[in-house]
Amino acid sequence: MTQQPVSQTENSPVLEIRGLTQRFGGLTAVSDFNVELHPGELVGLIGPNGAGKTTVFNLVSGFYQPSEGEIRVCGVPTTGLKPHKVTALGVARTFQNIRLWNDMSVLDNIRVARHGKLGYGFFHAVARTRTYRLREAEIEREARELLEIFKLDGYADEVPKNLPYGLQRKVEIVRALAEKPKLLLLDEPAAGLNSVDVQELIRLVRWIHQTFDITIWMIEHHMDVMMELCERIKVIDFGQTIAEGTPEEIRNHPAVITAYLGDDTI
Ligand SMILES: Nc1ncnc2c1ncn2[C@@H]1O[C@H](COP(=O)(O)OP(=O)(O)OP(=O)(O)O)[C@@H](O)[C@H]1O
Repeated sequence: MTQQPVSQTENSPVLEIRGLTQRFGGLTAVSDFNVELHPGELVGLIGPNGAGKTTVFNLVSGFYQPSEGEIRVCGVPTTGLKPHKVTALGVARTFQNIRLWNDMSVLDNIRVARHGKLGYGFFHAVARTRTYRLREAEIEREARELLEIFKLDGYADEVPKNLPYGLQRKVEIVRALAEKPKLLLLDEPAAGLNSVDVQELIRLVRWIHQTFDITIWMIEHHMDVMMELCERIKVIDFGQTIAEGTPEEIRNHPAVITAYLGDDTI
């Protein structure tokens, strides 16, 4: 049967996950996970180490194919889609361990991300047609504009590895935004940051959320970051959802307190 196009209304979910389960051999890393994210939401996903959080992000972004369940991005089922196809549907992400091209300049990292969105055919690239030159100029202009907006234009020609860690994180977030996502997945963006940079990150994520028309889903161990930023938080432990609610509800939830007992990250 052919897939029918899905009509999207303004408040249709950007992401729907139903019954998502992921097994690695005998280990069930994610079990019957469900969530709906709507346009403009800023939602958190927390849980102790090894709870299955990054596995959920890997499933949503197409790095893994689920053992069971369904994921829809803007109404489109993503089962069987490769990561670049999921990106094309509007999902961009950052990684726990920053993933930037360290042999390329900051500007080129952003340009590569824009290429994915504003590409041109193989023929145009090889023949260096007028279309190619116009697109290249547009990509460069947009990349420089983004760097300027994020006050990174002074680092355009640097390679990321020469930047302070906090700025590398920022470049990675800007790289993800260059893909013009509808849904931005941030996987532990505060990991490895000092307390000053963590405060800067909170301001940055809040500003992005207010300024860009996107939904943000964030994993983070720094509870102050989650408490300050998220409208609601989902908590998993051993792959199972154990709680969901506002930051205040989560902070006082008995199952969450029990899950984190002995874990000094909350
Ligand atoms: N590709 C894989 N193959 C086998 N096991 C995996 C794989 N990816 C994750 N796991 C296992 O699945 C479980 C969940 O891992 P995951 O990385 O999703 O947890 P997490 O909640 O993101 O943890 P952390 O907060 O430490 O990053 C862990 O037991 C992990 O070892």
